[in-house]
Amino acid sequence: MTQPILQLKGVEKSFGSNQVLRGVDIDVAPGNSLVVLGGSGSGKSVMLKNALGLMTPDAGQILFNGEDVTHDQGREREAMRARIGMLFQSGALFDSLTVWENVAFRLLNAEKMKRSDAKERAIETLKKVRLGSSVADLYPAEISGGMQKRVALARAIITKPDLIFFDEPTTGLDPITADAINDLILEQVKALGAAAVTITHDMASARKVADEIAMLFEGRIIWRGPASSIENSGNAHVDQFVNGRADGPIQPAI
Ligand SMILES: Nc1ncnc2c1ncn2[C@@H]1O[C@H](COP(=O)(O)OP(=O)(O)OP(=O)(O)O)[C@@H](O)[C@H]1O
Repeated sequence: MTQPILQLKGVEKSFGSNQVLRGVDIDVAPGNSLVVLGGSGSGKSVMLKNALGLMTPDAGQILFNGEDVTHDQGREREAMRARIGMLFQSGALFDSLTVWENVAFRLLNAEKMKRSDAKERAIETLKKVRLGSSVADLYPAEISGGMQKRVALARAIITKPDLIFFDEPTTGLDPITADAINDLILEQVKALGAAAVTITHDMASARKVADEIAMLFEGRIIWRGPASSIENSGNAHVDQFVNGRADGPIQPAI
């Protein structure tokens, strides 16, 4: 078996008495696209933050290319981050920076690249997500939501990462723009040969971008399989989610 690029082993995380992750086991092979489904509040973002090292698990391990990075800090943590791209929910661009400064953020700050070189790389990367150089000097507030997602995608791919996390990449977009963003994500992830982990509750996105789908429920991965088998999972939780039914084993988050 190929060595997974990312592995979560028995990851647990609680906030006070709220046990959010209760032993998450999941792995992602290099170049593979995994989508993690889960209801609102099921802990998808918490799982992602633990995987990225933005939160430390209470128990369990995070392995990156087979190495235990659970408690890495400083330089070691930075070395892992340099290999990882991230597209946060809502794009999360810095309002006070221009589009190109957002895209080149890592190059300017972590890699201390010369501004003129970084700008050139940012403009090249913007082209990959079909944005012309005319947007480079605009501020995020001056461009549409769909364009902001493309800028966020450019920022996630500029360092040519081996692994990219996508947190609800199509939230807040109309279905047509969402589909175009999914197309771009697929195209760019394939071009890099990167692995992708996407968390979403949008089934249309999941079907489109996933090689494999996993379902997070009550703090554990309760089902995992090829994207093509999602309609015939034989799992009541997955079925309810795929068909968007309010009644079933998963309670609506209201
Ligand atoms: N920093 C934190 N401190 C305390 N509780 C937290 C923190 N982060 C998340 N939680 C709790 O963890 C639970 C899971 O939240 P999380 O954001 O991971 O859900 P999610 O599956 O991503 O939901 P959604 O799909 O709605 O974004 C929630 O009950 C939330 O209140």
